[in-house]
Amino acid sequence: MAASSIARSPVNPIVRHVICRASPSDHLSKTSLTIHGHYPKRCRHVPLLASLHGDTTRNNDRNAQALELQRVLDDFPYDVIPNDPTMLPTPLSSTQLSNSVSDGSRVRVAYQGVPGAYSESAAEKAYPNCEAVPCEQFDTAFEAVEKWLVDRAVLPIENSLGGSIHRNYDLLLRHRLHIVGEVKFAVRHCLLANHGVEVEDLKRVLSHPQALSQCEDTLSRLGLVKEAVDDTAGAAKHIASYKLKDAGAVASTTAAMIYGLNILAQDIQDDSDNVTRFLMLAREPIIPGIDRPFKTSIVFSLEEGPGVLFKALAVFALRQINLTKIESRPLRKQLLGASDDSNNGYFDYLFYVDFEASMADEKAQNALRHLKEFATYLRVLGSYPVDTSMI
Ligand SMILES: O=C(O)C(=O)C[C@]1(C(=O)O)C=C[C@@H](O)C=C1
Repeated sequence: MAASSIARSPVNPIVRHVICRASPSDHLSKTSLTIHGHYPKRCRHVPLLASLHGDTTRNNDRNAQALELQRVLDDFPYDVIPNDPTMLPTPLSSTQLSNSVSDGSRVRVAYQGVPGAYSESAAEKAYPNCEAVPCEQFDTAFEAVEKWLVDRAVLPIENSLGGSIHRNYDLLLRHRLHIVGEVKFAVRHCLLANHGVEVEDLKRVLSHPQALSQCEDTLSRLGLVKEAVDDTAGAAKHIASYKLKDAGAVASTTAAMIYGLNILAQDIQDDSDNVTRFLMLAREPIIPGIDRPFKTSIVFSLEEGPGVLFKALAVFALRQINLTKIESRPLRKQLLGASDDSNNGYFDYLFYVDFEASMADEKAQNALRHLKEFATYLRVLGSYPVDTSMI
C-alpha cells in the first residue's frame, strides 16, 4: 500500500493496522515506524493505529520510498513513535482490563499518594493483585505511564461530596493517555491521632483538600484548623513520624494501620454516601464494545455565541444519549497548539462531557460527527465500560 494512501484512506471506527513499504531512516531492513494516530484531524473521535514497516527492496527504491514517506509523515496529523515491528502496541480490549500483562507479570499501576491512600485501594479494586506504584503528584503518575515505567494509572476525577478534581481534567488534556475504565470507591474517613492523644488535645487536622472538604461539618464542629497536604495517607505518615500531639489526620483505616495511629472517630464524612470516581488510564485505548454498558468521555471547545452550548448538548439529546457529567475548564490555548492572540473579551472554555454510549454505537458516532460540524476542538478521551459495582 502506498504510504500516501494511508492518510487519506477511510477510517475504520475501531483500529486499523496499515502496512506500507518504506521507512524514513531505513538503513536496516527491519526498521519500522508505528504511527499511533489517536484522533485524525478529519475524524477525531476515531482511534486509529497504523504501522509502517521497512522493507528489503533495492536501495534506490528504498530511498525514494523513504523520501515519500517522510513527506507524508511531515503533514500527517499523528504522533510518530519509532518502534520495532514486534513491539507494535496492541489496543487493550474491554475484556483485557485484567490484572496481568501478557508476560504473566503483575500489572504495575501508578497512583498519587503514599501507601494507605484511597487511590491505592482504588488501584487495587480496578486491577486486583496489581503492583500499586506510589507517585508524588498526579503529573508523575501520567508521566510514569507515558514513559513505560508502569502499565496504567488510576486517578481520582470526581467525588460525590467534594465535586471535580480539576487538576486531573487539565492533565487529561495535556497528556495523551486514554481512559480505559472507571472505578468507583466508597471513601470512609477516620480522624486519626498518635496513641495517647485525645480529640480535646487536637488544634489542627491535616489531610488532602478533598478529604477536608468531605468532612467540613465534623471538622468545623470540632473547631480544628485545616491544613492541606498532598494526600490523606501522607498526612497520617507526617503526624506519626513527627509524633505530633496537637495534630490529627483525616485518612483511612488502612493508613491508621500502616502508620500505627489511633482511630479517634470513624465515618466522619458529611454524608455516609461518599464515593470517589477514579479513571483508569493507559497508553492505548480499548476497543469499544456493545456487549455491556459503556461510557464515553470527550472534551471540546466552541465558538462564543448565544445558544452554542445548548446546540452542542442537543446532539446527544436528539439521539436519546444520556449525559452523566459536564465540566467546564478555562481553555489554555497553548495546550491545543493554537495562537494566543485572539482576545475577544470573553473567557474561552473547554467542556468535558461523559455520556452513556459506546463509540462502537452508531448513534454515538453520529452525535460526535454532528458536534464536530461546529466544535472548534474535539477529542475523545476514552470509551470504556461503566463501573456498575456500586449501583
Ligand atoms: O489522599 C488520598 O488518599 C487520595 O487518594 C486522594 C483523594 C482525592 O484526590 O480525592 C481520593 C479520594 C478521596 O476523595 C480523597 C482524596
